[in-house]
Amino acid sequence: MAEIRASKPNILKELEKIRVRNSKNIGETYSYDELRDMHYLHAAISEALRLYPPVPVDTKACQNNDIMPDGTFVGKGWEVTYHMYGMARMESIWGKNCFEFLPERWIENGVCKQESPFRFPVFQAGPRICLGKDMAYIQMKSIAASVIERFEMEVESKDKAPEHLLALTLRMKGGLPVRLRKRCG
Ligand code: HEM
Repeated sequence: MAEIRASKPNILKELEKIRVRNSKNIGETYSYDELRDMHYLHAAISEALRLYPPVPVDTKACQNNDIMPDGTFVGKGWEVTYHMYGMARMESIWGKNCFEFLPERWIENGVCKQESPFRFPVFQAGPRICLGKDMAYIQMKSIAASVIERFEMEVESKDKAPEHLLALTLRMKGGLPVRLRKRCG
């Protein structure tokens, strides 16, 4: 399983900065602009999606004979499958630390950088890219921010990697039991 670095404190620090700057209380809903300012949280979510893409493989059918950018021929009617889960673990794409959970790889000058969808095809790439990508990020950030600020989470069996359950989407067998403790203050 990917090594999880101490990213939670960084997310908390960022949330606190935005909350204090805007005189908000813990538990208040964050606005769209506030969510957009959460660069570290955006990076942490992107890193989780990189390593555990909800759509881990996808198949396309070729309408006409074609040549891939690397010169590979694909014939009319052939199917080509691309593997987002595998691509996340390729040194040639993400470097030697490709197996590590490292939100910092997304951050440049304090800002979460836009990655090419062809390197990070978790939402697909090209003209048929996911139409709900931005909405998905807003929902994920909004939920993560409100839960992380209010509760401390401890994974029940930290020494055991969750088993994958491959369906149309990638899931965890048995879910991820966690213990929640209300944060004080
Ligand atoms: C983390 C969340 C999400 C992930 C990882 C994801 C991923 C994807 C992927 C891989 C595709 C391409 C499927 C294919 O053509 O083979 C896709 C397409 C699409 N997604 Fe998402 N999606 C997410 C959330 C959403 C949400 C929240 C919405 C709507 C509000 C949405 C709407 C769509 C639509 C309409 C398409 C079809 C686009 C087209 O074919 O032109 N997605 N998504």
